[in-house]
Amino acid sequence: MLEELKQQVYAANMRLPKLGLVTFTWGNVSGIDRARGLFVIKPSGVGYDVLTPEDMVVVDLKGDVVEGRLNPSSDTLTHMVLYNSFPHIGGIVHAHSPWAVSFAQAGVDIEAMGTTHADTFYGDVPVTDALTQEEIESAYEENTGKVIVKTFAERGLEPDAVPAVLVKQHGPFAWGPTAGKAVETAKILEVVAEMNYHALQLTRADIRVPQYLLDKHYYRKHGANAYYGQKSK
Ligand SMILES: O=C(CO)[C@@H](O)[C@@H](O)COP(=O)(O)O
Repeated sequence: MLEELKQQVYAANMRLPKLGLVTFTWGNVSGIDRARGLFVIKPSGVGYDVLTPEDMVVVDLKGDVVEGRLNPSSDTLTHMVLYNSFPHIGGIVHAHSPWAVSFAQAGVDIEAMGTTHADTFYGDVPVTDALTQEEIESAYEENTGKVIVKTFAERGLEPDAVPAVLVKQHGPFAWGPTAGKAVETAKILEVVAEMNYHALQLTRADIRVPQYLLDKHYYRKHGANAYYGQKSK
């Protein structure tokens, strides 16, 4: 079942080490088949050097494994909450990529400071509240998803416009229309986090981009009037 999606999710997972987004097994990618209500995710703790497409695990939107001989990622229920709450997304990445994790650990948003950021994220990438002790000691992974959803609701953020988040004291989750696109977003997030870190060393001024530059760069690539790249005339 879902052989093509398994191949896509496997290929997307294999890009994490190639793009320098993952150390050891500190990350995972999933992709969803919305028509079937099933998603495919990396198995937990399996090294990238031995991972195969057949190792991918199929999970339903209640979080139950429906196919696969291995345990799914320990973050599966976080992916499940995001798929249930953000109905447009088709793929999710979680990786302990060091620059994005640094902002998550510091509890600092990745502010929109330039056009590199505005090309992908329509505004700051938010950091969530820390999970409470009770949230951690009960349904931890599910509560991780819920704190992401709460952050987007409280800040009035659209998951399509800001396709990533930093879970405080933990790390980034990024998403997109497919697993492959989510990996690209995770890499962009990592690069932007590193750039922001360096910019913050150079000045204490407020160096957020003005709204009109954010608009210009985001809408060059998104929406009905996008004109970036080889659009047909
Ligand atoms: O967050 C963590 C560890 O802190 C996990 O995301 C990471 O180790 C990946 O776990 P899985 O191998 O996907 O179970």
